[in-house]
Amino acid sequence: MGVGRRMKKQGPPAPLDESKITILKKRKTAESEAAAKAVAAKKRRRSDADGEDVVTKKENVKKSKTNGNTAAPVTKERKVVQEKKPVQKKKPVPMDTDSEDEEMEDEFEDLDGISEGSMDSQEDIEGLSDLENDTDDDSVLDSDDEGHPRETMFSDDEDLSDAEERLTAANIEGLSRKLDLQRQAEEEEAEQELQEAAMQTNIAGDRPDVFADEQPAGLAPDLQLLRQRITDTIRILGDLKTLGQPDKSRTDYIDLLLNDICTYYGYNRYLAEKLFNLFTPMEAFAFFEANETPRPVVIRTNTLRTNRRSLAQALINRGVVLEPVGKWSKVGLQVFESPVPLGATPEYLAGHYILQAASSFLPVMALAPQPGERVLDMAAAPGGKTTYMSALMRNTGCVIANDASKPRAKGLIGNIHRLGCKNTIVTNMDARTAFPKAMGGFDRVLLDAPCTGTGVISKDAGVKTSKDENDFMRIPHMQRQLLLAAIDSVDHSSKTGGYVVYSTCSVTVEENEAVVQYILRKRPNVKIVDTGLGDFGSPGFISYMGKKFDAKMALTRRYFPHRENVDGFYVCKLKKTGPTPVAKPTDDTTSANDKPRRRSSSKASSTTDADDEIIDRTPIVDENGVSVDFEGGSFGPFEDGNDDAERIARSERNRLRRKGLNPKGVLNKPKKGKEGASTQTETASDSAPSKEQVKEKTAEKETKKKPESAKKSSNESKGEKKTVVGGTKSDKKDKKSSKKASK
Ligand SMILES: C[S@@+](CC[C@H](N)C(=O)[O-])C[C@H]1O[C@@H](n2cnc3c(N)ncnc32)[C@H](O)[C@@H]1O
Repeated sequence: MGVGRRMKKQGPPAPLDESKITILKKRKTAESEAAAKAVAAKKRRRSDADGEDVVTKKENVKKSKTNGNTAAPVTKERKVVQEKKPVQKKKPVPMDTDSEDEEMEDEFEDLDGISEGSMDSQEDIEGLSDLENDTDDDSVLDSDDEGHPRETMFSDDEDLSDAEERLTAANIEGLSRKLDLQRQAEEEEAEQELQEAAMQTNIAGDRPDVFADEQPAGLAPDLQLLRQRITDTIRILGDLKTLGQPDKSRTDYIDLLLNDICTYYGYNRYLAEKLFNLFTPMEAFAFFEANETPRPVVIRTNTLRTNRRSLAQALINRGVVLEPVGKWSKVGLQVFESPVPLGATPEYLAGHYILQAASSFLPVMALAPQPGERVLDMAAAPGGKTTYMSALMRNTGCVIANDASKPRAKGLIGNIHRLGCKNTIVTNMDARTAFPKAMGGFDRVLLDAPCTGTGVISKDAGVKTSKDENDFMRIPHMQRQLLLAAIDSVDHSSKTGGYVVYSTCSVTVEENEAVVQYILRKRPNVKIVDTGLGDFGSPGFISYMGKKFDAKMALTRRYFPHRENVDGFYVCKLKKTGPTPVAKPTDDTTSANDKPRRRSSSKASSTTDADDEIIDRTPIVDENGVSVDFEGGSFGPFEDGNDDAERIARSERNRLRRKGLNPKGVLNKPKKGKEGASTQTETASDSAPSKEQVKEKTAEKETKKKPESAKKSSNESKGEKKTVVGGTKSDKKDKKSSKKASK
């Protein structure tokens, strides 16, 4: 049965529905209460009826049935009991796999197909069929189970009439309580919907003056009023003509709204504006709201050690309430409730699972590493994705798991050991320079890039205040360098692969589409391909704030906390269609396995572009053999390495100004020593900003002599730098060179 489905392409992941958690919790409480009462009533009855002739009792019941008399009022639940099929063996481990749960069984079966030796034996298959009949417990709930009768209220080894008998006052009370709870949950949901609808459609007769209720300065803001004003302003922005004050413009309203968002949610103005600009005002509000609540807890089954069914059973035995994360994943389990810390169970310690956000599955699924391949995970710590890749490759082939941060690489090693990944080698290098120099010719490369983390604000609220303009210059620049290295490390002629997946847990365009666009421009030998992740999520932007991106950018996927209830994420899959452009002999960034087609030197030098790259302009053809024009078409003008330098310099000047320093005084200070030393960490094509790094260090030195406030922000920026890049050798080199420079 499962074979056909096993071959089926993985469908789009269904959104994780948190409303279900509330309903499930309430349902569980009601059911356990009812079940407890039923058991107590049963015990009482049994002791009363001791010695009584059971056959007579059943006959009596039958008689009363044929007479049309019933002992208890016929409720919906009672009908369910009457229709219930008898003779089902009670299983020690409770799993709800009602016949309507066929989908879930298929998932388990499918999973078994990919897990090592987990379900090969006939015994195991029989175990599965036993499971199919098991209706005793619903701790593992299929997402489709809503609205299905809960037959499992009663034990299965009883026949129809026994079940009927057990409709005592005790369990009827339990059942009606359950219904009440369900109704209450539905009412709450409806109420919430009404409120939302009112927000969208409330057309007040007058024009609310949101500017009137300014709060006195110096006082703590009244959060309720602030929230009200936020929703009012959003409503006004939805129909400015009718609701707006005649003397106020859209900009005035947006300005007020952004200030209120900053105060209410605690963002710095720069970040609030950046995030706000991604959405309509109404959706931006939903996004900011979603960042205030945690995402569902998800664990990934490590199929190198177990299978999902066994893991689910083991955890259910410990009292964990969980269900499969959705049809899109055969290894994910969403955890609703756990009486035990999930990071300390024996199953966790034995490496049967890893705590991993649902959206973190997606880049690996998009990369789809195959058994036997050579795969690179460029920025791998703490290893959630590395270990998933290793499992998909069934511990065959080779995964190079690299991370620039030594302490983080140690955590990565820990996870690799715990999860039993034997095909993985850990390296601790700056991926910008190490690859493909040290190693190249990979079948696939994953670059889960260091980022500003704007997709995971619910996990790290520090992002709200710590990320500023400077970060949005520095980090995208590093992402570009890393992605160039990723592409150059892939073997375009790989029989099975030739793919790069680029992902970030950030939602900003600068770190996502803009990085990919830059790469398309620098590397005409790559093209965007479908991620294979279906319709889940939203397409990447093809234009943003006046900038046009490649039309294929729509094939990249964006995920948002408020839309899919997962961490904000971006996934782009690239296919390398030809050899890496040849760099100058001094910039030997091409791998041995990726033999480039060099142009004649005279011609090459004439085509040298601003950052000294020699581009192999051999036409790249698409799958239909048609030459692809990377230069023209829908490509809008876009910044290159030099633009970066300019933007970074501008942001640096702004940063210094904010600290009360004169940028001219600081940045134009004559420097001794070799500035270029810091470029050791960068490719020749992207060396320009290294000067800025030197300047930054110099500026930081300057600020040490300045007042405390200036020192503080300087230290902050140092700290962030540490977090993002880690204590790499190249960092040390940078520090040395900047020391020299500032001397
Ligand atoms: C988003 S995290 C990676 C998470 C990881 N892929 C996972 O799923 O567990 C980014 C990582 O990039 C590392 N990193 C930062 N700069 C790097 C560089 N230049 N080269 C390699 N790794 C770097 C950071 O230390 C950090 O661990």
